[in-house]
Amino acid sequence: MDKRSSGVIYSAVSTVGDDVGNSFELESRHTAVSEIGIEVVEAAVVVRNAEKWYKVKKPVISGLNMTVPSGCIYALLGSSGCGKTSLLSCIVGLRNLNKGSVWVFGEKPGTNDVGIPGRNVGYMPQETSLYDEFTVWETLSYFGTFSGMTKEQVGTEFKVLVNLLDLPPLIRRVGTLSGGQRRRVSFAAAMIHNPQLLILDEPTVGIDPLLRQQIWAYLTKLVTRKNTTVIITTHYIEEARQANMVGVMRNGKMIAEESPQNLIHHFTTEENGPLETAVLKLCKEDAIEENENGQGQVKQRRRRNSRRRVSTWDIELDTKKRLTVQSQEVKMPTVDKESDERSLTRSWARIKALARKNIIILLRNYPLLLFVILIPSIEMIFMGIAFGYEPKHLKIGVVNQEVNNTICSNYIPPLGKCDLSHLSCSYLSHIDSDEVELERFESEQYAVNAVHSGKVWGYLIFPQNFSNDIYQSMVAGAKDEQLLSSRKIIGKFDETNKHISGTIKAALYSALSDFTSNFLSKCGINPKRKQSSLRYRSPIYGSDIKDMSVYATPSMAIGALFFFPIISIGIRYIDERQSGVLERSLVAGVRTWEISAAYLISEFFVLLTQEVFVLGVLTFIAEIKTEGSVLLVLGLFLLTGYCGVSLGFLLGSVCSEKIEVAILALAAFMPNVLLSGIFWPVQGMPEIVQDLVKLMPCTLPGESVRSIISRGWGLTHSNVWPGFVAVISHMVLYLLLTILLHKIKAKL
Ligand SMILES: Nc1ncnc2c1ncn2[C@@H]1O[C@H](COP(=O)(O)OP(=O)(O)OP(=O)(O)O)[C@@H](O)[C@H]1O
Repeated sequence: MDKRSSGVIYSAVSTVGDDVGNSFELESRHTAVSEIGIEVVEAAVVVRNAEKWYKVKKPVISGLNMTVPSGCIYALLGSSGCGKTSLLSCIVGLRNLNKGSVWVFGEKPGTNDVGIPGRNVGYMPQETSLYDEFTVWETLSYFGTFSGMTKEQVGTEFKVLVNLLDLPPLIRRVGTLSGGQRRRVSFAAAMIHNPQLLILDEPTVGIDPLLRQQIWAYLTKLVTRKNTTVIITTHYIEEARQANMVGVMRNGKMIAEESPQNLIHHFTTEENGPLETAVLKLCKEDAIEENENGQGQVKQRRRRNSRRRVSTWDIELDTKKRLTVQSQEVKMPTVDKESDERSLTRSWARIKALARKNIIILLRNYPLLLFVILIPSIEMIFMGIAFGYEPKHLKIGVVNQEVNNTICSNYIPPLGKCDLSHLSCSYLSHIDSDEVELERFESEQYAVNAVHSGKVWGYLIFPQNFSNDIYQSMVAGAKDEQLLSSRKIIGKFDETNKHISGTIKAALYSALSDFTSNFLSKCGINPKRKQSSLRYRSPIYGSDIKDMSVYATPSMAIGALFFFPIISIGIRYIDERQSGVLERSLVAGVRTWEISAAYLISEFFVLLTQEVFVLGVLTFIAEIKTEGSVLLVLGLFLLTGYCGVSLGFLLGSVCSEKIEVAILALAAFMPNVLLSGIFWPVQGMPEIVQDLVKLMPCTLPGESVRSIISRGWGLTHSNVWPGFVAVISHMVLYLLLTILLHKIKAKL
């Protein structure tokens, strides 16, 4: 008989007519025999008929039963991939079983304030799952906060753990620690709040033998002194001898639950032989059974089940949280309920810790900081400098059949004289050379060749008697049809770029208008007589400047402020998920909405910095004057950023890889930027498309921001408030979808 410090003692008794061999009796302070002769086991964790599968319906856990007596060390053994971690994740409430039941302290995880996930469980995942940017102290107080610990309480516990685990100095960054040191900090983080149930997934990997021994000794003390229940997985089978009970899993099934001594006793020839040999023999035996088929297999299984005293039949708890199967009753002790776990005060404390974590990570991760804060602003600077301005120095050819090109090149318009010679040169001199540059050609063929070779965008041809014809039609008032048509300047353009050809034509018309007024007034004719009957006065909103920057840059800012947070949050969220810290926090009692809320709080500072930068770029670099309320613009920018943050969450929850987030964000970026009226007015689209694009997140906010900046309209204007409503609706929709997705995932 082996007396372990846990106080749980298992001893073998003779078999009860079972050809497999043995039956065992559990004697402990958690095991008793009732008056009617039923064995009563006090169990902290009970799993019955468990089935778990992931995406494909091939179970990784199948028909599994498990009984973990309370106040003991339970070592869960099994080959890699047999489903240990999956089982543990269902016990801590990270995942749900597809079939069967789990009870922890008499409750299903996640129900009735059992504190699991939460304060009553400590979970050390297989990976170290810590934030590299945190110091050792920050790590421990981060996880301590989730359990409602004060800084002083964390400090006291730290003093205990630092000696036991030989923890590195408090101020060391986790990212600079060795693998073994990280594992020790991870271990400490799981134990800092003294949970009733401690779940350790391979805690001793990479830790030296001496420290391993210390850890086992500590666990044994913990179990004895505080009645903690410890479930530990390990691939070092021999160290499981120190456990009170060993559960052996194979292919998703529990094939034995015994004390290590009983396993050794029944599966090895030596009294104190290696546990590894016993486990190996047990697994081989199970494999042989599995290979048998038909009825025989079922019989064998039932025999084995009776040996393990685990039933595979449907079991439900009775009203007193007891479970009776054949000759065994499993009692489930209750633990202190965490009635305040869901209170707003506790939530707020967790949100603050999460938000602080986000800010620390950002501030200590310079490339991330650069990406999140500076890049959007730098890109907006480029936008402000370069985007939306009219094209300049566009080259066109001139074929002048009226005068020699050299004469036109040296032409100086005579001051104040009604000069009727070289009017083609006079017209050309009115063309703004900043907008349109002239290249002279001897013949039309040369000009055509220049267009074909891409040197010029088109050309103008002046007829031979251009000056005389102009004089005849404008001054002398000739009405001859042939004359009227012959006096025309002929223009031919490369129309593949409508913006360029449109700009050139506008410049040529403007020059013609100046030339006509100038010529007529010099020749004593009131220019108004020849002016078009359509007159434009100064604009109601905006200016006469032809640049598109006033139109495009504010809505481009909306696009940038929406898309950068998508990528930044999506990638950061996936990073947290992949590192396992997120799952760890969820086991510590954090809820999904609290993670979202913390991001919304910490991103406030990031978004505000971005917005102030962007507004500065619009005002001082793009020189766009805000006619309306600057606060309203900032408010819309902020909401747009938050909308991007929410979509980032959604993508971070949907995708499993960062590259997927980047691809999806890019896929969403193109239609949003191209169709939301930033580059092309929505009015230019078919009506049905106009209605559809208004549903996109940047369309109505883009219209709003233009209306505030360029027209000075307020929030109550029908062009402004829909932008705010749209952006808030999108944000709420994304957040709700994220929470829904997490709920669905938890059920998988
Ligand atoms: N999230 C998941 N999605 C799909 N399959 C998964 C997922 N997690 C685990 N699996 C699969 O389930 C099976 C059991 O994995 P699990 O991690 O539970 O095994 P394990 O016994 O803990 O292995 P190890 O000892 O190597 O940690 C494996 O085949 C694994 O690939």
